[in-house]
Amino acid sequence: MKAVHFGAGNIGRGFIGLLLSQSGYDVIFSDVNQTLVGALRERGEYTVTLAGDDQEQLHVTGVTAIDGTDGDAVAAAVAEADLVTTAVGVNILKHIAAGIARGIERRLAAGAEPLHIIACENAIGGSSQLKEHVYAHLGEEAKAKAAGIIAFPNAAVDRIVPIQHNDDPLAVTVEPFYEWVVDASAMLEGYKPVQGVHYVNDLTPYIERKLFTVNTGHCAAAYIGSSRGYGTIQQAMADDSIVDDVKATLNETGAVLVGRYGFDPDEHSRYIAKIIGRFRNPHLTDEVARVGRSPIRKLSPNDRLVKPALQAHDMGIEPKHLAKVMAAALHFANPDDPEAVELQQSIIEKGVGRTVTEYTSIADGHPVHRLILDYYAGMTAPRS
Ligand SMILES: NC(=O)c1ccc[n+]([C@@H]2O[C@H](COP(=O)([O-])OP(=O)(O)OC[C@H]3O[C@@H](n4cnc5c(N)ncnc54)[C@H](O)[C@@H]3O)[C@@H](O)[C@H]2O)c1
Ligand SMILES: O=P(O)(O)OC[C@@H](O)[C@@H](O)[C@H](O)[C@H](O)CO
Repeated sequence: MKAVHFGAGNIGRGFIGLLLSQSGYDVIFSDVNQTLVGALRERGEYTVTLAGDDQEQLHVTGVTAIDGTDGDAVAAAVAEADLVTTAVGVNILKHIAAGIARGIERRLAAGAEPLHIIACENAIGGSSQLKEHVYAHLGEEAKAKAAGIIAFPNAAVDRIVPIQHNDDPLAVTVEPFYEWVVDASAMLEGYKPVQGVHYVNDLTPYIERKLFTVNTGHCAAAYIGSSRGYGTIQQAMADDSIVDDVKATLNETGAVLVGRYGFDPDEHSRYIAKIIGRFRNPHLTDEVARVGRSPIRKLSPNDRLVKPALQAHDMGIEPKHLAKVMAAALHFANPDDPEAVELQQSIIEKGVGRTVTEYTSIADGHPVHRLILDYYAGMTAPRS
């Protein structure tokens, strides 16, 4: 069995490629990073280290790579794949869509074997977004033929994998915990399960619980940590006042999640406690620059801050701590992060009020808009 996985980065090698390989797939990574592509082709294997007390090592074999900028190679790989997955970043999905569409056209011409295409990104409806991008490259006839044969099940993926600073470009250290949940209702009949994947008929509670707990809490630690001058999540989480902020933020999203999906409150509290323990993992060094990356994406209406804040407001809960995290995100100034640069420029040119409205879609005068501005005014810019 062959799997094509787009993105040989941290989650690609440290999580998705690992599980696919353990499930018996030969994994072909597609990436635009020529160092990674060259090393994967040359060596055909790499090592994943689990960041626990015993530093267990897992050897991933039977892997190779293609150059993601080589459209023919990408189309040929997709045409022959038994499974396609991605972990490139949700904003990159549009850039891989043309190659996937060409691969689908080749499959359809050759007799149309069924195919699942699963985006493993931190977003609600990642695979659905990818499908839209792919379909934009297909004609009406191909789209009609693809219906019922090419499926795009949505997924939620959870494993903390920091930016790697190893001499070996393929070595990757990951936290031991993982969770990969896939929407079974969108899988084609007779699908072969991937080992370690949890298939569920309603993904929404799973993706929202993950995004609005793991990722909301993570960016709370990153943005508030950054505003206090901390460089890593581990440093930020050693500051009790930041832990209090993270917990209070997760109590707001927790009230929303328990209210909307009927999660058991005690079980949800244990879920939060476990996540806070994961953020503190002493065997990892996770930079606030990574966890806070792309603040425009993180402040967008369907993401980890705005969506639960507005849901909380609608339920009569004042989302004070979510607003505080958003205010800290507006102070997140990283010259190496194009979205942070754009956000800071917008604040300078248009003011913070208009910037909030433009990027979050929260109207001027809305109580949550006012809360964000109040916190922003009371916060100092991060120490350099
Ligand atoms: N790192 C984590 O802890 C983690 C956990 C869960 C989910 N995620 C999600 O997984 C995705 C990837 O995150 P990451 O941390 O692995 O990032 P990363 O930057 O380490 O990996 C992304 C990879 O995609 C490659 N890429 C970029 N453009 C490409 C293209 N056009 N074609 C093929 N490859 C391309 C990059 O070269 C890079 O190797 C993101 O959506 C992220 O939110 C990350
Ligand atoms: O990948 P992002 O930028 O959406 O979010 C940064 C981190 O919160 C994220 O990568 C987590 O480490 C991960 O989602 C844990 O499962």
